[in-house]
Amino acid sequence: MSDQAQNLEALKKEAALKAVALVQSGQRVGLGTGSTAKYAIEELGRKLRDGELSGIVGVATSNASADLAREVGIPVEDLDPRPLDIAIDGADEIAPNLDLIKGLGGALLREKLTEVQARRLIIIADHTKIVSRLGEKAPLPIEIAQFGFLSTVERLREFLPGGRLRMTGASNYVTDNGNFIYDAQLPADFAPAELERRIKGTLGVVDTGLFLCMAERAFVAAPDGVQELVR
Ligand SMILES: O=C(CO)[C@H](O)[C@H](O)COP(=O)(O)O
Repeated sequence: MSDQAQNLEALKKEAALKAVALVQSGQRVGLGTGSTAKYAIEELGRKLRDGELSGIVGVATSNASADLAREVGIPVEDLDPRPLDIAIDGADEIAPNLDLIKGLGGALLREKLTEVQARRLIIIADHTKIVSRLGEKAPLPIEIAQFGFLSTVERLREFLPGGRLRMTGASNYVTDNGNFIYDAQLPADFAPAELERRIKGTLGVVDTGLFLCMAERAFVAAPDGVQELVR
């Protein structure tokens, strides 16, 4: 790993530790997905093992995070209608008002289902995820049903041209829910809530990686320290 990549990993971990410091014993915690969320899950496990926390239950946003949580000793339960006290997750883009793009790791649907039930959604990231407008750097992942996916993609391309179906090698990428993902290019100027409504109203779409008005705060690590952004 290059020095630069190593530094970025250290920053991601720093942000994760700040977020985990907010977790209290007895809480039900939404466990995010991705390389930054992984540090939070590992730290939660460490705190449980070292007796700094007790009685934590994790609700995982992907099979990978559930596996990791069990490995580090966090009891994992399925999502049910009870609220979660807190959820900690990474993001692909963070706008100034803490609206987010998520889902480059493919877990957007379970992330949204879980995090919408969290009293507090805490985002952890390194400084490269900060943007002045959503879509500046990352595509917007849109989860779509496999059945009729080419028709769904065509419907999406009518107002979001230039995107592409996510691939793993020669095959379509398949989410934990058995769906595909269309990575859309966002226009330079758009109203997020209106776009979200339009995409969700498109036949074949399951959900989008737009997480609007959901995050309470973000810990964003940069070389000169961790910044805490509050919505
Ligand atoms: O939304 C996600 C997965 O669906 C991740 O939170 C997002 O992709 C950030 O991942 P990383 O911390 O690895 O950059």
